[in-house]
Amino acid sequence: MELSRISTEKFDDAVKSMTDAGFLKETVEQALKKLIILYEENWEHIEADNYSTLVEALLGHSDPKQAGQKKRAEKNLNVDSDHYNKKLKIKGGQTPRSSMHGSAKKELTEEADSLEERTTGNQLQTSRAETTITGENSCTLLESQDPCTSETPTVMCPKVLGSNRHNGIKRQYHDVNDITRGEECVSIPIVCGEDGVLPPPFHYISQNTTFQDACINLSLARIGDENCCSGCFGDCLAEPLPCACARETGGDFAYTRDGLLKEGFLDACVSMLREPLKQPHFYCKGVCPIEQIMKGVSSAKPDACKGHLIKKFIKECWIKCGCTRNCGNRVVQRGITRKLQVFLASRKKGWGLRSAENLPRGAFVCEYVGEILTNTELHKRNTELYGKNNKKAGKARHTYPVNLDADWGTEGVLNDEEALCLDGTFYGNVARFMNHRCIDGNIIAIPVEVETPDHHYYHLAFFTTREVEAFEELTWDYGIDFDDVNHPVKAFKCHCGSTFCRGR
Ligand SMILES: C[S@@+](CC[C@H](N)C(=O)[O-])C[C@H]1O[C@@H](n2cnc3c(N)ncnc32)[C@H](O)[C@@H]1O
Repeated sequence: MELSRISTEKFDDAVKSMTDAGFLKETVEQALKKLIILYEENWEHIEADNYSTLVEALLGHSDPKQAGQKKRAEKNLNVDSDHYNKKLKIKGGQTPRSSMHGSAKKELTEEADSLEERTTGNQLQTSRAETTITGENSCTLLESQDPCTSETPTVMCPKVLGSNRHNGIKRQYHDVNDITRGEECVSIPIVCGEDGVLPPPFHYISQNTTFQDACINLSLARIGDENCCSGCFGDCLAEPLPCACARETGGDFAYTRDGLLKEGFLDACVSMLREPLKQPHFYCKGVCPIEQIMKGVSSAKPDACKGHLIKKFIKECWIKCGCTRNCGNRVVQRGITRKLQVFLASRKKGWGLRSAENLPRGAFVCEYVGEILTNTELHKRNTELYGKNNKKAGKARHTYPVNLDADWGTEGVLNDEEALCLDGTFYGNVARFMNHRCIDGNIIAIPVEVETPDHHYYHLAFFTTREVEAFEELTWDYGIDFDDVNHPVKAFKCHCGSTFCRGR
């Protein structure tokens, strides 16, 4: 295996850390090579949380001859050895089954195929699902459960919890039965492959949280009568006339009584996405915050604003409104309700998101949740972590931050703390797993105003653009310019497979 200079250095560092902890050099090197292939030399995954993925891979080693080194390393690393020996846990005390049926089997077979694809030759020896989905080293389905109808997640994986000690503090991450660890109203399982490798750790949050300087004024006093429907009662969608909150969407509600986006509203949003040049844009009156941060600390004059697409907003009713929490004009704020799963989408793209149930057109899936940063903070984060002078330069990020720029133009000149973006890299929800697809993704991001009447801050909500079949990957267009060589984060090579692909 040919490694770059940086990778070789990192390889040696990792081997040293693990051998210091008591693992055999040969075993470490072997496991590390597998991870390098699996993560396509993306060291951010491998180094995360003190090499936790590598430690897991090493402790999961089943060769009895390794028992000595495993014990030694557990002692040195101070990890909870019980965890690593945990058997597959099935709700209700049923024993794991090795057989599968229906679409789930097909899906896992396809997944094993994609894993096999990523591990050819003498690399990771992953076998096809039919032959290897057995016992505790496999994803297993309960006998009577149909993945499309079951109320509880049906796909279980061998590692019930990943855990490690970081700076002496025991931290658990990634419950494969529920990556949200109870933060959402639904459980969202991780469907991992036979190798049991989990996504790198991050903090799961279900609500956006401010990183540091972002200024978001959530006071009730700022919501005037014209910005809410305080006179309403019950369900606004049941009333003969749209309430004040519908003003934002052209005097009509964006949602149907079934909680889906109305056809007309969705059609308009989709055509804006697919034909952006035909849509109206606004241009920052003063300095464009994006152009400003691109110049960084240099004294060079920022380029002229390249324009921001004027997007359609949804305004949901909220706590100052007179309607109830069940009002039909409150969809995004109620959170995730669909049966989502995090899964290995493909060798090139990494982890992805899908639904274990069919989704109708216009269904809310989840919102993009992350840290709220000012653009300057994001720029600093990008250049410090991925900039040209950093070892990680040129490496793709695992997540893709989003600019909340849907309405910057209406505010005149924006202060830095008002030009905001969301970053799900360290704190985020399942949206951070949704991969990009150029133009024709089955998901669209729509700005949703909930608790603030101005649009500096809003929720970015994901809805289906069409009917989506169970287990289809959910994808959206990140809106990235693959040709922008000046951007601090190097764009990834796109493997979306769309005929409109602009990043191959
Ligand atoms: C928001 S994350 C999506 C989750 C990611 N796949 C993971 O494993 O954590 C974005 C990253 O996924 C990868 N990615 C997303 N869409 C892709 C695509 N169409 N082609 C190749 N890589 C993609 C890139 O590495 C990108 O930086």
